[in-house]
Amino acid sequence: MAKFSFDDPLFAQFAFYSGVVLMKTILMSVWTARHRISSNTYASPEDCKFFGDKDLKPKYDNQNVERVRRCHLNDLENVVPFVLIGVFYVMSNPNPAYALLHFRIFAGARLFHTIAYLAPLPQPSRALAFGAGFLVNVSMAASVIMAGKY
Ligand SMILES: N[C@@H](CCC(=O)N[C@@H](CS)C(=O)NCC(=O)O)C(=O)O
Repeated sequence: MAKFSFDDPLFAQFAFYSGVVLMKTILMSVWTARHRISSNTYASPEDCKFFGDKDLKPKYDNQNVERVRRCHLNDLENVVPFVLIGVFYVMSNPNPAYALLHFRIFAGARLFHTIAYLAPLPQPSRALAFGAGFLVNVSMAASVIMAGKY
C-alpha cells in the first residue's frame, strides 16, 4: 500500500490528529483577536486607528491577550515539531497501535493544555499536559533517529 496516501490507515490517523491540533493552533489567532477587540488592546498604531478611536495608543500588557498569545506560542513550540517529526515517524514503519497511542495522547494533551492555560486551571495541570505532549514528541524523535541511523 502506498505510504502518504489516505488508504494507509496509519497515515490517515496521523493526518486526522495533525489536522485537529493544527486547527486548534490556527484558532488561537481568532481567540487573540476576540480579546483584543473586547479590551481595545492593539499592538500597532494603525490597528488602534482602524479599530478604536483616534486617541487610542498601542498597549502590550493586557493579561487576557498576553495569556492567549503565550498559549498560541506554546502550541507553535509543540504542534509544529509534532507534525514534522510525525511525517518521518509514519515513514519509519512503527507499530500501528503504538503509533496511534502516540497521536491520541499528543492531541489530548494539547487540547487539555489549552483548557488549563485559558481557564486557567491550577498547576501542575498545564505542566502535566505539556509534559505528556513533550514526551510523545521525544519518543517519536527517538524512533526516527533509531530508524534513520546510518
Ligand atoms: N517556552 C516555554 C518552555 C517550557 C514550557 O513549555 N512549559 C509549559 C509547562 S509549564 C508551559 O505551558 N509554559 C508556558 C508558556 O509557554 O507560556 C516556557 O517559556 O514556559
